[in-house]
Amino acid sequence: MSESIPGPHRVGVILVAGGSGQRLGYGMPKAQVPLAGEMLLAHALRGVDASGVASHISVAVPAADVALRALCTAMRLGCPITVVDGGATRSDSVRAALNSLPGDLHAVLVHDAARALAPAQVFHRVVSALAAGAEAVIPAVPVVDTVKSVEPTGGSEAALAPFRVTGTPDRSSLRAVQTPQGFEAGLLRRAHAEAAEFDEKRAAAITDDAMLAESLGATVHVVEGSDMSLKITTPLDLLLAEAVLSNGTSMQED
Ligand SMILES: Nc1ccn([C@@H]2O[C@H](COP(=O)(O)OP(=O)(O)OP(=O)(O)O)[C@@H](O)[C@H]2O)c(=O)n1
Ligand SMILES: C[C@](O)(CO)[C@H](O)COP(=O)(O)O
Repeated sequence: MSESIPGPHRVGVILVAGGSGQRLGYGMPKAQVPLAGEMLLAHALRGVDASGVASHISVAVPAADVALRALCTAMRLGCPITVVDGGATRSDSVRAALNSLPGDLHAVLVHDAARALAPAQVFHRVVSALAAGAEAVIPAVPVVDTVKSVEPTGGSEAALAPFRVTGTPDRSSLRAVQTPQGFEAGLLRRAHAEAAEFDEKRAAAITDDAMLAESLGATVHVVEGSDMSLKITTPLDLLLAEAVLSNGTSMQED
């Protein structure tokens, strides 16, 4: 780890790249999709490496994906890397990667390969908060839209619209959550050991790792995220990421 980055000395970074990319619709795993002439995973891995926070990286790729494994092996990184087969859900992929990390880590960061342009400064903010004593830290940005809770209509009302509004939460108390999410290593291991026992319905409701820490009663602290950490989910997101890269502004704070 670089001298200039405050933080625990042994930080493992999990990069989850095991998804299929259905919403992107390229007919190939999202991590393989070309972005500025390289696979998306290459950008994500370089971003993690450039942050300088990782003492070990573990990447979860789709099972039996030869191309992504070869990419990971070929990349010159500043720390050791392990590649594992991902699972059926994001959480399963995180757990597989977590199990492959060394046992002596102080902290573990979990990062989406799909957030391939996350700037180093966000990694530093997460690691700094962990070093200052936080047990769980997530980056987030304010919500720009007004958010409503809804419920399905039904019967004759369904002809009007599929949903009706049930409430409008106070936007100032809401945040859109990103990755990398950082955890004291033991906490993340306990959280995922518990999640491994969830039934299918409960497992399907897990959308990030902080939820698991919250369910163990941990306090999850929030640091500033970045617009650059957008999750490349749809074709429009990919277009935006291409534009960001061609503009030469990636990996920096906006
Ligand atoms: N079984 C899974 C599912 C998701 N992911 C990873 O979790 C991150 C967030 O998932 P998302 O962006 O939703 O990716 P996909 O699951 O590939 O997208 P989709 O739902 O459109 O198929 C991605 O980096 C993805 O590769 C994973 O490692 N293993
Ligand atoms: C972890 C995450 O990126 C935080 O915003 C997000 O919850 C992943 O969700 P997805 O549905 O698996 O893309």
